[in-house]
Amino acid sequence: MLIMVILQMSSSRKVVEFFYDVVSPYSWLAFEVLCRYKNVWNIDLKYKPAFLGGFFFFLGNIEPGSVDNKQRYLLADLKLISEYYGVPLNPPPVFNKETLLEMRFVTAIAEKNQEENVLLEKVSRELWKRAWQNNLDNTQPPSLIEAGLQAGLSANEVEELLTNAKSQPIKDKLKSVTQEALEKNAFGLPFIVCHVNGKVEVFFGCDRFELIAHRIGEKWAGPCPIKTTM
Ligand SMILES: N[C@@H](CCC(=O)N[C@@H](CS)C(=O)NCC(=O)O)C(=O)O
Repeated sequence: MLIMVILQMSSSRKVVEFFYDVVSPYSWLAFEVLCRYKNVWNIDLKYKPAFLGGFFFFLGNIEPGSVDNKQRYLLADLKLISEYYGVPLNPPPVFNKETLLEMRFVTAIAEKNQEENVLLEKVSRELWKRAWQNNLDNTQPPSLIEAGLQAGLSANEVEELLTNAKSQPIKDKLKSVTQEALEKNAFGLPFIVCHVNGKVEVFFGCDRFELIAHRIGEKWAGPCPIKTTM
């Protein structure tokens, strides 16, 4: 009987794909909300590390931080949402950072642990914390090593992941996930793709959860449905 119930629950699970780049603070806010909801909603959450710089390159889009008015708006908006979502942010003075190696590193972790998200979550969160709370560098290998160790990886594991991050299959994987998002009409991150009854619905931003909940037939109980420690 219990097995039947579990089987029914898993078969009715909605797949939710979360495309993100750790350069994006809005992705971090969405990530923390999804981490809180992944066991509250009946969803199968799939992490999709992508490269935001690739979006700007392919679409000819201007980076948000390079328009003064937008930068001022984003700073005020991020302060408000981070308070509301309970994710403390301390934005760095300069927004635009190169995250290609960083996102290849994250992709290498995602590829190595395809069934197990815990490590991917820990390292992603650590990279966001470094950049968006502590204003630390994430562009150089020593910074990635520090982040990996802090997230609980051993020195050997971090070295191996860093080597993998520079390999062609990982470069290709990051490119293909970025391409996949672009093909689904993404223009920025976070980008959330919900598979509902054979249909695909896409959402841009960390501020779309009320609509997402409505679409997947789940209840939105605000950004903090359960007490969590980050
Ligand atoms: N309103 C969205 C804003 C998200 C956002 O501005 N994301 C940035 C990256 S941090 C982006 O991809 N911007 C592209 C664009 O605005 O075209 C939210 O609340 O999450």
